[in-house]
Amino acid sequence: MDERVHPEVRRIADEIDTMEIRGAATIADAVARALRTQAQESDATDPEAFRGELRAAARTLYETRPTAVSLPNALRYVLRGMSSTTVEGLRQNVVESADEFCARLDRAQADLGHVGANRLRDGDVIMTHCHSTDALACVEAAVEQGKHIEAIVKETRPRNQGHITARELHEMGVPVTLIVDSAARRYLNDVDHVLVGADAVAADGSVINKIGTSGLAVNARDRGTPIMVAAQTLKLHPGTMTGHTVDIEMRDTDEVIDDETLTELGNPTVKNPAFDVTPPRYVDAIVTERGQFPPESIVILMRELFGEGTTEPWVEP
Ligand SMILES: O=P(O)(O)OC[C@H]1O[C@H](OP(=O)(O)O)[C@H](O)[C@@H]1O
Repeated sequence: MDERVHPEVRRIADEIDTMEIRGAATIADAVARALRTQAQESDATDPEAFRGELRAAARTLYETRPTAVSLPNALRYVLRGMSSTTVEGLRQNVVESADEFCARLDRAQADLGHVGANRLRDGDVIMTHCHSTDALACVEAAVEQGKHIEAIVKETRPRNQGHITARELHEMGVPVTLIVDSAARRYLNDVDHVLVGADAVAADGSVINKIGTSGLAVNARDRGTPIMVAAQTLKLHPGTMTGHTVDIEMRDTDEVIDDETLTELGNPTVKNPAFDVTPPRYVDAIVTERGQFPPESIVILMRELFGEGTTEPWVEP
């Protein structure tokens, strides 16, 4: 562990690792705030040491979870603001960039919500997978427009993030039916939209989201149910424009089964991938704060936002 990294930054990194802090947008917000803390608490005496500290903190945060691209995108946004030649100036740069980033994130989610809400009609039933603040922003905006929305919520094994979705929809006044993941196909006939979030969107329009999304999308396409992905532009993965693929996180098997049961079963191999890739042909629309896009055209928006590509957040451009 790098001694330059502030204990509060390490705590946030640990909480992202253990998923006490989770969800792509929430992780991005947390790491921006962590860099702010690192800058505010730094006792570096020269600009190079200060920059080194911030890069070390960014690396510690980056190494927690590999799939949600909002994490490196957030780090890059905050570090990119470091333009001063003095320590005090750099501190100010980081604090301002982090605050600006968090404010933009909130605004983007609200704007995205209005775009997504326009796709929902009064009386629609949605099916959700996992828990996505971007997806729920669409429902919230639709409810605020006076539309009656109902939801069929998949529990989303192994971590049951569907429970969070069920609670938050209930708080919005949306009637919820909770189902086990394997019942999804059975209920797709009753559904007007599948609505999910994203951890990353690739340049070809593929959507990387919680494991089970791709199977749900294939089933929904088979039934003719539209699939809507709510993903603010923070989820666009710049590296995929230059041929990189998105790492799929493999998590501990104890999320799936406890040691005692595993032994009783004769110690089978257990796999626990956290995400999967839904090809663009199974997605009807990617809803962002910049409007909705057919997945195949998302690369145009990516080029506009990122230019030709980006470096890792801790590498000087
Ligand atoms: O940014 P928002 O829309 O909140 O969440 C986006 C995605 O992040 C979550 O991942 P995890 O639960 O952190 O593994 C889910 O896959 C969800 O769809």
